[in-house]
Amino acid sequence: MPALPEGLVLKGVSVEPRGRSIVAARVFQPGEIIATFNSPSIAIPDSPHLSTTCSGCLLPATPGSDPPSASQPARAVRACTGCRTVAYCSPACQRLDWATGGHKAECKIFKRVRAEGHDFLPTPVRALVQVLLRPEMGAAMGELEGHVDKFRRKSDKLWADMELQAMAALHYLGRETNAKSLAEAIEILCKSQVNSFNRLDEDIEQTGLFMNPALAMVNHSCIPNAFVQFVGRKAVLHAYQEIGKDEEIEISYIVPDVQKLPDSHTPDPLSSNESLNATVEEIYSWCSNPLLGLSESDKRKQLHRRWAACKPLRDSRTSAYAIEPLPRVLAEASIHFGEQGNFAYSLCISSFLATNVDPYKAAAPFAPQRVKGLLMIAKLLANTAPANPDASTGSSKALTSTKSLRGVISEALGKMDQATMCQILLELVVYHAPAAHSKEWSVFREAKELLGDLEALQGRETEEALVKAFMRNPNGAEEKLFFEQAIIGPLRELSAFCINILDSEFGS
Ligand SMILES: C[S@@+](CC[C@H](N)C(=O)[O-])C[C@H]1O[C@@H](n2cnc3c(N)ncnc32)[C@H](O)[C@@H]1O
Repeated sequence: MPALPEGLVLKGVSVEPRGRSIVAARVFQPGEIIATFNSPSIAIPDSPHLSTTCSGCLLPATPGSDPPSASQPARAVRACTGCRTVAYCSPACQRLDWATGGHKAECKIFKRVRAEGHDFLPTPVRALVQVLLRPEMGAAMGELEGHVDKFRRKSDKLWADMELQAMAALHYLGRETNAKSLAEAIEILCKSQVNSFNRLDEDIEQTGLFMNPALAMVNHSCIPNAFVQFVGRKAVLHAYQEIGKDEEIEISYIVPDVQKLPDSHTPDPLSSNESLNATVEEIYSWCSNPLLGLSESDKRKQLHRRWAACKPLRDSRTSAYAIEPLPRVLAEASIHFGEQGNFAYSLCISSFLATNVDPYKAAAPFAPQRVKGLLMIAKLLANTAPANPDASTGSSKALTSTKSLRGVISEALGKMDQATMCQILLELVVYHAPAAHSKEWSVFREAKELLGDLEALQGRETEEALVKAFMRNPNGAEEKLFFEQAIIGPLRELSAFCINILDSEFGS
């Protein structure tokens, strides 16, 4: 049995359908870290990222893909001198990977892979090689569920792929391929499929594989009470809501991409959710392709098409702004305006996402996408502050006088205390980021740094005292009123411009 961290108990036996489960030995509060899982484990980036990701800390190792900032200085890349395949951003990361990550054993395999003219091993084969090379990993995986027979019955193609992967691993390991070694390798591949996680990095949205035998005991629920975040080589299990003693801990194995609306009872087929669901499925995939890398004019064309394609969602009787791909289109539009230096438009769209979309997608205030959204608004506010007028709005006076949309937004912004709004948002990010992810999260570090800069400003003593009072006692009557007036009201005012912006820029 895998050893479980303190506070967790393994219940049940390995019998289908659910098998064993993990149960809380005490109460966990929302956002609280239930446990950290790191050893023994496998943590690798997907193969295409091998040369751009540090194999030690699993962060981008190419200075070009990781813009330097005060909190994250540029890092030089060092290829492993042995295999020249994996990258490191520091000698410390290299030592870490050799000590805990399995590269010490794997390095000679990569040399053979290179000698045969290949750049890397596919992720499942690399994971299999690591398990076969690391006795502690092999032993820990012994009692994991593999559903080998189910895989064999499921599809001939899947089974043939697994055989090929197993043969490739045995070949590069220099081990004999016979019925026994092949069966053993395939069993590990099956266990890896059932028990490993997609190691999605919250910051860089890079995927990979994470496998830890104890974490693998957590079962799935579509209404989970916990979630997993990946921090370097560790997986951190957080409570999503209060979890009682003896309650089973469950996470969602799936990230729901296409959400379905509940079936409507209305007989009118044009307004029924059935037709909306069909629309969502039809437009989802092409509306989800990132705009990164497209030319400015192609981005605009795409946003135009996507905004039009999302019309049925916008017009639906049940407000559907939180249904993908609409949030994605809004987020892309906000990024697009930010890139263009039109921070005011970007700010209005981000405010709309924070007030009308994100809370419906994730109820917990510490949901990572909500915390990231607040930081984005804080940074945009810093760019639209009166002392630093928005370049794209030109002369705000001239625009105000013609009452163009830009002028009206500029006028609204001129009446807001952006520094205080910014400070409240940064305080909230610093407060929620450890529950969303960790204090190692770049979002936490950046917010802390910006907050320090803001607090160093002279002449804001009263406002600062009000913000601090709110953070100390958010439920106090006066503090609530301050929060409503200083941030909620202004964000609602800015978000009210969002649809007009999209219609005027990308409408027909
Ligand atoms: C990662 S393992 C979880 C630990 C597993 N219960 C065990 O005893 O090894 C995933 C497997 O657990 C079972 N499982 C997990 N969540 C389940 C659920 N909600 N309903 C039914 N079976 C579930 C399925 O057999 C699945 O393939």
